[in-house]
Amino acid sequence: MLQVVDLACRRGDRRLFSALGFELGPGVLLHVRGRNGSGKTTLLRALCGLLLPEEGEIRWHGEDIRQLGDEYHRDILYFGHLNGIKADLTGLENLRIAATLDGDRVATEDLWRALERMGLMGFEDLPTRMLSQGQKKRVALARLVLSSATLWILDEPFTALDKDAVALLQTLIANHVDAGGLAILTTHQEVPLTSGRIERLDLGTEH
Ligand SMILES: Nc1ncnc2c1ncn2[C@@H]1O[C@H](COP(=O)(O)OP(=O)(O)OP(=O)(O)O)[C@@H](O)[C@H]1O
Repeated sequence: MLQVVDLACRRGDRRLFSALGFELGPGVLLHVRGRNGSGKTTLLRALCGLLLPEEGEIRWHGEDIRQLGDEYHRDILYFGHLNGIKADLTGLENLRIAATLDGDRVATEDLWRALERMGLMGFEDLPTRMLSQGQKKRVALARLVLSSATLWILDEPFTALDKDAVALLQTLIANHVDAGGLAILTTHQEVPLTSGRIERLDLGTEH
């Protein structure tokens, strides 16, 4: 269970949101919406513990995430704007490192299976700098196939993906949520989210 209590975040001299509160239980997908600059990425980074809120608290199973530290980080998977993949490494190497950093012990055949699921067979041995934008994103998203994290926090996961990859990602998210996982995502596209219970949070801008 994730609880956000009276949260306020500031970037530079602008307060992006305040008095933000919500709870998210198992099997729920939260779609965070708002125009460019409204603070969606800021909120997601705060939820990951990467950014200190100005006010308020984020609790995971009743405890402040700042107290939980690594215990919380083991339970979450964060997918940020920049994909987090290393250009000089192959898809396979990137995935191995990402899985290890996520604390998932995975066999090589599972890495292959994940890359295959993401439609990357034949490209797994190329340095990722030689892949297209969409293929890079597919490499990064292969983490989701392997992840054992309960809470997925996904910032614009659908951008740069073609129709097939969008459908695959929709399935991965729906399976995760339907199996009792939690997911929070932002997206500007009108991507139908197919999971059981979907909640929406709209961010505006404060001055
Ligand atoms: N490091 C920073 N220092 C100062 N201001 C920042 C910093 N990072 C972001 N901001 C500002 O905070 C505001 C919110 O940014 P954020 O990335 O959270 O928006 P967003 O809703 O995710 O936008 P988008 O839809 O364009 O991705 C923006 O006005 C941005 O300029």
